Amino acid sequence: MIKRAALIGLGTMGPGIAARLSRGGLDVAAYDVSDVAVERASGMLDIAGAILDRLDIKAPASGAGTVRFVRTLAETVDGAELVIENVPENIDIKAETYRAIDPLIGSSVIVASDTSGIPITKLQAHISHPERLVGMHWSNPPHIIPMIEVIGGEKTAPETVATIRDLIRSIGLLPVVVKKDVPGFVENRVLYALLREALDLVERGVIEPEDLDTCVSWGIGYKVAVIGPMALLDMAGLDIYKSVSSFLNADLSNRDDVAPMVLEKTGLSKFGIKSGEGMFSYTPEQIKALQGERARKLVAVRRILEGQE
Ligand SMILES: NC(=O)C1=CN([C@@H]2O[C@H](COP(=O)(O)OP(=O)(O)OC[C@H]3O[C@@H](n4cnc5c(N)ncnc54)[C@H](O)[C@@H]3O)[C@@H](O)[C@H]2O)C=CC1
Ligand SMILES: Cc1ncc(C(=O)O)c(C(=O)O)c1O
Repeated sequence: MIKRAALIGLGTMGPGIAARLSRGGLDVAAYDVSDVAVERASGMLDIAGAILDRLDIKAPASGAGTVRFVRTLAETVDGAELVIENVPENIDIKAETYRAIDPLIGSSVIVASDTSGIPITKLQAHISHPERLVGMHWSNPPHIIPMIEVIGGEKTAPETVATIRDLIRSIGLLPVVVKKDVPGFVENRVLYALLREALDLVERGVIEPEDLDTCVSWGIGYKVAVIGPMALLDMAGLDIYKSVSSFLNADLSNRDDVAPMVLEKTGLSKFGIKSGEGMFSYTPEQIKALQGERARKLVAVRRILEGQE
């Protein structure tokens, strides 16, 4: 079983991934090109650790599991059996990272990408042992959401997929193996179908952004956490779905470009919480309060869904 992991990229996802892996007993060497990101990540570890405590996720009795921040790629991958690439969602940056680690790692080391949806087959063109490259797609916030997608590309060895699936399971998380390397895999195909329609409804003035969130969170979201889409079809009745989808599907958004509202906001550097403004505006105090409140609620819901409370 894998015991030593290297984590490259400590932005939004990195600190939570490091915290969760180390709580699972892995020794993690963590690296980022940005000193600011390393500083922030080191502060986030304690916060993530406190949330893992509230989730009652215990470290192994042996006391194994550490996070060590290191300053070079060579130190990061030294002795690692698994390298998790968690750099920005840009194929050139990811390819450059694979080229940089290639001479530093042995042929038995697994390289897992946390890409949100770049096909693994495309990434495999940039590494010399493609059979050892696999998608390991965490969901944000990664120390709280237990599901991780595992995706093999055309050249990924079945044993590589099995090793990552077993590792995820062994540390108490929920692997879902995606059988075809489609863009966006499964989670983001479903999420982006929802987001495309949601943005379209707001852009067309059908609903205010706040009301859209109330509708989805308290209508669909709350329900789907308990009853997945396939089970929901059976609950509603396939006859109902047949009738509604026969007229509704043709009216749903099918735009194949980025929504104008998103282009406009990103053009003004309005990225959301990370810049203080996006769909909504946030003061630093509100961001802190929101993050705490969301973590508390996600922990409470997860404990209920797991039957712990
Ligand atoms: N943000 C999200 O909700 C999710 C993101 N992902 C995926 O995870 C990956 C990382 O995403 P985020 O954490 O959101 O990105 P981010 O942009 O917040 O962080 C990326 C980090 O990588 C660092 N970096 C850039 N080039 C580097 C290099 N050559 N070597 C080492 N570090 C480097 C940056 O300094 C930055 O700290 C992406 O592929 C993304 O699509 C997956 C699940 C959810
Ligand atoms: C907007 C958005 N995009 C991608 C992802 C991802 O899973 O890669 C997420 C997420 O919540 O994890 C997301 O919210």
